[in-house]
Amino acid sequence: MAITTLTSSILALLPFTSTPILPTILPTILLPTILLLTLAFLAWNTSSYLSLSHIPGPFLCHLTNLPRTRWVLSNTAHATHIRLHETYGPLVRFGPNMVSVSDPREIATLYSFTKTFRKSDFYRVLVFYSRGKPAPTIFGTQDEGLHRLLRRPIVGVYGMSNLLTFEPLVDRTIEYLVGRLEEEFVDENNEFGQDEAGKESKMQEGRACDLGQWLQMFAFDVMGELTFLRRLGFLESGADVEGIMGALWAYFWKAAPLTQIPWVDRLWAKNPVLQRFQRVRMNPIVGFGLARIAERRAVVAAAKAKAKAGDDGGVVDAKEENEGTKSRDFLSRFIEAMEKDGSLPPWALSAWTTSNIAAGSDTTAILLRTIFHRLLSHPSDLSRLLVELTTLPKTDKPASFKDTRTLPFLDAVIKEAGRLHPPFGLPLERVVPDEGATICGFRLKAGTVVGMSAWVVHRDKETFGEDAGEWRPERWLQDGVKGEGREEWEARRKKMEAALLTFGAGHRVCIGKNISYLEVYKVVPELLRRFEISFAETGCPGWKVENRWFVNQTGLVVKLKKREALPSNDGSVKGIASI
Ligand code: HEM
Repeated sequence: MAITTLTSSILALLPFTSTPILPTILPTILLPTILLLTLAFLAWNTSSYLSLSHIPGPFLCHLTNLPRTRWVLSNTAHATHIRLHETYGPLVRFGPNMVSVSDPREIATLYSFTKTFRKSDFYRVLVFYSRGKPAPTIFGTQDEGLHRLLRRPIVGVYGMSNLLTFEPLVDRTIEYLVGRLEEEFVDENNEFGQDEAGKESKMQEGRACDLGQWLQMFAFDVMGELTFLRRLGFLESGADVEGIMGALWAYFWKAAPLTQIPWVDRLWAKNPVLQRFQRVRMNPIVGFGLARIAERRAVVAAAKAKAKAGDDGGVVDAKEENEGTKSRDFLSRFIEAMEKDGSLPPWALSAWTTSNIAAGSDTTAILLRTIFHRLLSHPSDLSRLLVELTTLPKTDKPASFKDTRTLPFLDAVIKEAGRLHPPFGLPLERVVPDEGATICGFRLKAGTVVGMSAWVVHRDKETFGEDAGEWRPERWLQDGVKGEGREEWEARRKKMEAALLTFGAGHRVCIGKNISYLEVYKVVPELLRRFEISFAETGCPGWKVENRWFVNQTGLVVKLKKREALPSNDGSVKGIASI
C-alpha cells in the first residue's frame, strides 16, 4: 500500500503521466509484479545454492552478486575482502555461488597441478574481443585443452635457462631509460629544485618526474624489446604510444565489475545480437601485436627473397637477418614454435604476443612502483639497500642478473613488495571439479566457484606474523638468527614462500615470472645507482591506489638528482665509478 502511494506521488510529477492509463497500471500492477519477480529470482538463485548456506558472509551475498560487484566499483575491493575475512574467518561467501578462501594451506588444493579446478567465468569476461570475436590467450582461456595447446610449445622460452639470453635486451632498455630520465629531469649542476638562495625554485618545479608513469613506459618498452626486438616507443616519446596503456586500463576499468557478475557481460557486452549494432573495432593491444607480426613477416619475406635472388651472393643481410629470421626475441621463437607444430591454430602467434604485452607490462610496472614508493617512504630500508649495492662488481653497464639476484636485501625488498601489494587484486577464481572438494574442512559441491585473493592470503598472521599488514622486508632475512634458531627460521621462510600468490600457483601459474624478475632485479639497482631519488613533496600526497583487477597506482612523483656516490657500511661514501 505504501509503495503504491509512493509511486503514485512520484508518477504525478512526471510529464508522461498525463496519459490516464499509465498512472493506474504502473503502481498497481507493474511495480508489484517487478518486485515479486525480483524476490522470486532471488529465492530461486539462493535455493540453487542451499548447500552453501553454512558458509558465513554478509546476508546480501547469499542472495546476489551485487555486493561484490559494488566492492569492485568502489575501487577498493581488496580492502573489503581483507576486512570480511577478518570478520568471518577462512571461508567467506562472496556471492550465491562464490566462496572466498584465505587459508594459505589450501593453495595446493585450488591451484593444483594434478586435480584441475578450471578457471571460472570471471576469465571469460577478461578475454579480449577483436572485431567482435573472442581472441583467447593462455591467460584468459577456460578451456584446458586449448590452454595446453597454447602453453606447451612456448613454455620453454620463458624458462630460467633461456632467460639470460634476454639480458642484453633488458640492459639496452634500462640504459635508454636512464638516459631519458637524465635528459628530461636531471639538472647538470645537481641543483635540482633549488634556486640561488637555496629555496624551492618555481622555475624548476615543472621538472618533477612522474616516476610511476616512466616505470610503466619502461615495462611496456622492455616487453616490446623482448617480444619484437624493438622498443614500443613509450620512453622515446615520453607518452602513451597508440593509446595502448590507456586502452588496457580502460578495458580493465569496464571489465572488472563485470567479472563478478559474468552473465551480465554475456548479455550486454558480449551479446552477438547487440554487437551487430555496435561499431566493430579491433582491440588496440591485439591490433598492435598483429601489426608487429605483419612487419616481421614482411622483413623475413624480403630477406628470404633477397637471398634467393642472390643479390648478396645468397647471403641474407646481417641486419635483416637479426631483425627478421634468426633473432632471439620472443616473436622469432614463437614463429619457430608455429613451424614445428602444425596443429597450432594460425591465431596462436597473436595470442602469444598479446599475452606478453597485456599480462607482462602493467603487472611489472605495479611491482616497480610499490618497490620505489616503499623504499622512499622507509629511508632506513633505502639506506640499507644502497649500502648493499656497493658490494656489486664494478661495471659501467647495469649490474648482471647473476649478481643482483643474490643480494639478500634487494631480494627481501622485492618479495615484500609483491607480498604487500600484489598486482592482481581480486580472487583468482576456479570451479570445484565434478568430484567436489573439501576446503578448510567444509565440503563444497561440484560447480561451486572458489577463489583466493593474494591480498587476503598475504595477510595471514599465522604465516607472516602479527605484523602481516606492515611493510617489513626483514621478515625474509635471517638477520641475527643463530644456531638451532636457523632451522626454525628456515621452516618459517619456506612456509611464507609457499603462501605467496603474487604470481599465482599450480598449472596456471604465471609464465612470465622470470622475465619480470629479470627486469625488476636489474632496473631497481641501476636507478638507485644512477640517481638520488626523493619524493617531490613530503609523504607523496598524490599517491593513489585503485583496484580494477590490476591494483594500479598513480602519483609517484619524485625529484631526481644524478648520484655521485653510494653510502658504504662504514658510513663513508663510495664514488659511483668504484661500483
Ligand atoms: C610482476 C609481474 C607479474 C605478476 C605479478 C604476474 C602475475 C600473474 C598471476 C597471478 C597469474 C595467474 C593468474 C590466475 O591464476 O588467474 C599470471 C599468469 C600469467 N602471466 Fe603473469 N605476472 C607478471 C608478469 C608477467 C609477464 C612479464 C608475462 C609475460 C611475459 C606474464 C604472462 C602471464 C601469462 C601468459 C599467464 C597465464 C598462465 C597460464 O594460465 O598458464 N606475466 N601472472
